[in-house]
Amino acid sequence: MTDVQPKIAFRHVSKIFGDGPKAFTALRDLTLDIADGEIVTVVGPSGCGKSTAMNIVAGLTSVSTGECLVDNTSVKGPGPDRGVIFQQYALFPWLTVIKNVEFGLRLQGIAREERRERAMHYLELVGLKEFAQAYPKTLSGGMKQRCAIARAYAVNPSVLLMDEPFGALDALTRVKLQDQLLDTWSKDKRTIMFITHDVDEAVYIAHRVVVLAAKPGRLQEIIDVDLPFPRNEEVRLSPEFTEIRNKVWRAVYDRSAEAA
Ligand SMILES: Nc1ncnc2c1ncn2[C@@H]1O[C@H](COP(=O)(O)OP(=O)(O)OP(=O)(O)O)[C@@H](O)[C@H]1O
Repeated sequence: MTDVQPKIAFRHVSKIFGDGPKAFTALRDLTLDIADGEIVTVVGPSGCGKSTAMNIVAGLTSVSTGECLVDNTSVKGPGPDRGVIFQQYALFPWLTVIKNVEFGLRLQGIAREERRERAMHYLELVGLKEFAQAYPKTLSGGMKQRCAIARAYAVNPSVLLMDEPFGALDALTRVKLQDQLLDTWSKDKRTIMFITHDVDEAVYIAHRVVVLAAKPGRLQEIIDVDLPFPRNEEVRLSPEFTEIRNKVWRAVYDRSAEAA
């Protein structure tokens, strides 16, 4: 097998906030490769450095030592090749759904007609075409987050960074959005790094689950999710799913008990 260049590479990445006696190691010596088109979920106890790791890929936080590479290029700041989706929908309330999706395209100087076309394409992909002219306040939480996903996709990043994107939603909506995300991904395969506190969610959507440990934040274990795609209810209820979920659960919670 040939060595394929990873899409995202953490090379001995450490992050220390502050200095002197107040210095705090949020992440210690993280080495991890994420392949092109792969979905990797990141779980771990509160404060283990999940958001720090993601912000480093996004270019929002610098590394203290080591290096983070995207497409073999050292990350120096944010860029259009990486789209970020946070828990808060961050839609502009004064713009319609389609104008929200078009926003990044407008910043890129893309002409009106192409903007419309691309925005509609991604709204269709997330099942929101009928709501193109609606304002965010008229949408449910799940629809808002689908709109945020369409907006992130529209500017065509090759990497999607998602920090607890479904964290504020009820359990049923979450499950639906997980299916929706996988459906969108299957039609248009981007590399996804997805942070969650929900172990079931972490297993259901991922090729691999990265478990971080806290104090200091570091890699604890990487668990392969050897379940077939497309994922569906049958997969979710299978004994294989339960087995992997239990494995992730143990990796996360044995450690948090130790750290507490
Ligand atoms: N700008 C900062 N200055 C100082 N400390 C910080 C800063 N950002 C994060 N930290 C600390 O670094 C540690 C890791 O934070 P991070 O947000 O990455 O953890 P997390 O795993 O995403 O946590 P959670 O699950 O609670 O969101 C935490 O203890 C946090 O308080």
